[in-house]
Amino acid sequence: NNIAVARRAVAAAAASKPKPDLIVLPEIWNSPYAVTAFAQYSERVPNVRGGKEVPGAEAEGESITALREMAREAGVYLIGGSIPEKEDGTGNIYNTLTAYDPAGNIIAKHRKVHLFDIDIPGRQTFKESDSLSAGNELTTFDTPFGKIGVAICYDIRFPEMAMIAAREGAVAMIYPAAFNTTTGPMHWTHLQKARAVDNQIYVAMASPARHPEAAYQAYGHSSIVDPLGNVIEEADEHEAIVYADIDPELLATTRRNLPVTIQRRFDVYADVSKTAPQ
Ligand SMILES: NC(=O)CCC(=O)C(=O)O
Repeated sequence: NNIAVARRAVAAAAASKPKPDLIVLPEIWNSPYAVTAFAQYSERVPNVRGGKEVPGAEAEGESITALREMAREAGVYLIGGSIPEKEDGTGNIYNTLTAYDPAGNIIAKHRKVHLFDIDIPGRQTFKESDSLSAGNELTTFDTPFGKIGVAICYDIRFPEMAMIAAREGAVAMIYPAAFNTTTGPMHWTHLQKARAVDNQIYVAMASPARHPEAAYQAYGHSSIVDPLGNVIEEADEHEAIVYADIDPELLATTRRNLPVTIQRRFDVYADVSKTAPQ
């Protein structure tokens, strides 16, 4: 099943040399990406405040327990992609990402803020809001190799999220994602390059592989872009693991050579990253 596939992939990535510090899984990896499936595959996800788990009354879902074990067994930070989350009390379903430290503690939880509601006639129609609710918070977490910003798929189209994370000191913005065969070729790489160059950070997107029989044809193409906008590595539509280093020297050189971060003219335009999240 999907948990076994994810477990194997995390173990394989952790076994590579040099051993990675951080591993990322894709969007909605435990369920078909379909509005009619999210409720059935939804699980309880513990809440996180200030980087610490808040104990809940009910047991967590099996994917969450499995992700903890994957992080602990591999001894890595893990961004556990996203799964449909069922909220205690309200019964609302969210598209929710969790991140783990190498001891298996959840250190961040992000509910997709911008739901994927689009209609390109004859090409791609999807309406996450038919069964999902939107999150209301921006999410970063700290690691020994830098602050990491996270968001989910369609969130990448909203530049404010990456901008705010970068202004808070994030070295990378990481998006578990599942674009499709219409919008993927159109925008997948452009969006990563835009977020990377605007903010002088690394940007990564991790996608499920394409399944020929799935109703939603995922684009695949997991990739990582550096702060200059170069694609460091990109998969094709098949199952794959892509690797990259976060190079603090490249971050520093990029910001020194192109000092846009200290040339901003907030006297001419407002600093939108300082606008309080709604
Ligand atoms: N799962 C998603 O949010 C898909 C987003 C997408 O395909 C896009 O073009 O944006």
